[in-house]
Amino acid sequence: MQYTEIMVRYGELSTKGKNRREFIGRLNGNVTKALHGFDQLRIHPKQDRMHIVLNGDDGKAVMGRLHEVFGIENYSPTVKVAKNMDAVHDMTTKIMADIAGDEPKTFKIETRRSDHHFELDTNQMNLDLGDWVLDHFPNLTVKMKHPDITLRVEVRRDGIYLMNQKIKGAGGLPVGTAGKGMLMLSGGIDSPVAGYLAMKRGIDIEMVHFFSPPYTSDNALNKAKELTAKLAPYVGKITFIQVPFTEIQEQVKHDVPEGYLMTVQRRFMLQLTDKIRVMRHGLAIINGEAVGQVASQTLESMVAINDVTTTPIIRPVVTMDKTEIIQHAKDIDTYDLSIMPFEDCCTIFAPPAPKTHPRLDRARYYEDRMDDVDGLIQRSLDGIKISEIKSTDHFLNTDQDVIAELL
Ligand SMILES: Nc1ncnc2c1ncn2[C@@H]1O[C@H](COP(=O)(O)OP(=O)(O)OP(=O)(O)O)[C@@H](O)[C@H]1O
Repeated sequence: MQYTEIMVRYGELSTKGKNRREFIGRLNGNVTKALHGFDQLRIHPKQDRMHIVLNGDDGKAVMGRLHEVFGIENYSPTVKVAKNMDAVHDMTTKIMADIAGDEPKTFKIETRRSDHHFELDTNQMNLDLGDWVLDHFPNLTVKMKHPDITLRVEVRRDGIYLMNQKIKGAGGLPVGTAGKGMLMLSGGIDSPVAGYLAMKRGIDIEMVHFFSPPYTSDNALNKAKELTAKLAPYVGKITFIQVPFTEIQEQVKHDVPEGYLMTVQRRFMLQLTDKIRVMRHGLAIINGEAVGQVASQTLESMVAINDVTTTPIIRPVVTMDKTEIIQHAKDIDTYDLSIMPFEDCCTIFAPPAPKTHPRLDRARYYEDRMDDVDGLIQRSLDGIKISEIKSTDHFLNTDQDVIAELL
């Protein structure tokens, strides 16, 4: 079927009252970015729908991209015909021939009319097309509730639009409508999922990744970049900020008792992320913590780490079971990458028995006792590197045989 447009229905957007215009504008920008490279199509964002007029561009390929844009509830590939019943009958036959098959099936016609001057009103159109289909497709019968096929017909001023599919979109809110947040991205399973969920709620994310050469390899850094590329289709491109953490980790290891190594390291990570957030004009920090998963994620641990900032910390996976997080990771295709066993900066300096219930006063005390905390933080900030990552970028050879050899 040669579709002429894709009709896009907005998600929660419709309920947002006075913010509506800003939301539609942002969605328009995001759709435009997602459809970059399709030169013929034109995007018309209207109050209640968005019309993507294809002008010959490939409808299937366009829908593939739309599928990753948050703020879209559903969309329908649509054919526009001239405003006369011969043209409507003709197209109805074509569409039905495409989908009816030979088995007995049920159908209904659902007409909407915004042009009230058209010769048939909504009811007459439903009856006329219903009869037409019954006459031409003997295996079809009418059913009003839950039919197998629903042919939607929209009579508008500039033409008549026919569609028979409503494809579920990504849902959520257009990325950017909720402002910007810094995602603390490790190479693990949880933080990419947290990033996806934050974007789904309209947060524009920038990645902050701590790495510790020579204790961590280029592969570990490239894995975090590759994960970023996996999340990029939802926004076009994502800023990746790599933060050198070696000196801090060595110093913490030297100065802090083993039980508090992890807590104090995490306090440094959070302080640095918060400073980067200010530099980048972010409003929040997002991480992949889930209550009780590991030693660093007990509530006591969160208290002792969170102490370094009052910035909102969003933890999208905080109450999920590991199995639920893994399912999300599989759905967004980050799982296979996440389980590649490259060393992470935290695991390398992880004590064998970190305190699962660290005390806040102790954590503060051990950190205060360290020399030149400000200098450590400043040198790390001086060493950050910022790059833009697109979905087409690759940083890692993901061929399993090659990986096996590297390990
Ligand atoms: N190297 C890192 N760079 C940036 N953020 C990190 C790094 N390591 C950990 N984090 C942040 O701290 C959170 C908790 O990390 P931790 O290793 O304790 O838990 P995790 O459950 O294994 O998380 P993940 O699966 O995301 O690695 C991570 O989800 C991430 O947001």
